[in-house]
Amino acid sequence: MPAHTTLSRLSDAHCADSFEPIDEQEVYDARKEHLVHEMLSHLGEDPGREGLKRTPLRVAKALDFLTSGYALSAEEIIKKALFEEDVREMVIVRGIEFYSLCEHHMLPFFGQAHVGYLPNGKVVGLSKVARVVDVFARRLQVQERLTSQVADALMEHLGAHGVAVVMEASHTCMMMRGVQKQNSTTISSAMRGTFESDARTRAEFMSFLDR
Ligand SMILES: Nc1nc2c(ncn2[C@@H]2O[C@H](COP(=O)(O)OP(=O)(O)OP(=O)(O)O)[C@@H](O)[C@H]2O)c(=O)[nH]1
Ligand SMILES: [Zn+2]
Repeated sequence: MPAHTTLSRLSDAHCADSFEPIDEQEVYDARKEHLVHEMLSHLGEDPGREGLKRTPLRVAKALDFLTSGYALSAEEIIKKALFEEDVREMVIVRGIEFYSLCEHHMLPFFGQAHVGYLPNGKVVGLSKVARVVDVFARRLQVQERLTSQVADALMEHLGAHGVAVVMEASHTCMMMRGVQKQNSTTISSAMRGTFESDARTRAEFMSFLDR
């Protein structure tokens, strides 16, 4: 997260429009705010009108949150909550909601992730599975890469026999613009280890998702 910055940094932004933050104390990330201010102008808006005055600041904060996954490490998250347990059966965390941004339009796509793994002497704290989904969702993404990254991170750091990830999402870039299809959803999957090599394991995982 960028620290609060001083007004002097505003001069670095090389922007033709004048950007006057309402309150120096409120400057959060001068460069980002400046860019949003300029974009508002280019959209034909008046960035100085009451409702938009704090919008550059709000957008800068929102974008930082929505891309906060870049600064997080799945390994760190998983390592903190790995427990030795002699469990051999499949563990599934399903219906993990996620929000991401498509890298083509920077518009949201959102839906649910279903994650399964086959423990190999260790189990992970369940909340960490959902946190790992967020680590990769809070970035600019395509759904297929997001799905693979979650599977690869869990496979690598859990030391599991196998990992399965299925994600189902609605893409607002297909809904609000472009082809404008409101009801299509996209399903992507990534199978690793036993889930990839053994059809019965894969089928068992899928059967739990149907319930
Ligand atoms: N495979 C994949 N495609 C995505 C994802 N998010 C958005 N897209 C697609 O990326 C494609 C970009 O295609 P382009 O032709 O370059 O962009 P565009 O002109 O805006 O395309 P339209 O959306 O068809 O108007 C579109 O088909 C989007 O639907 C994703 O997560 N995975
Ligand atoms: Zn898109």
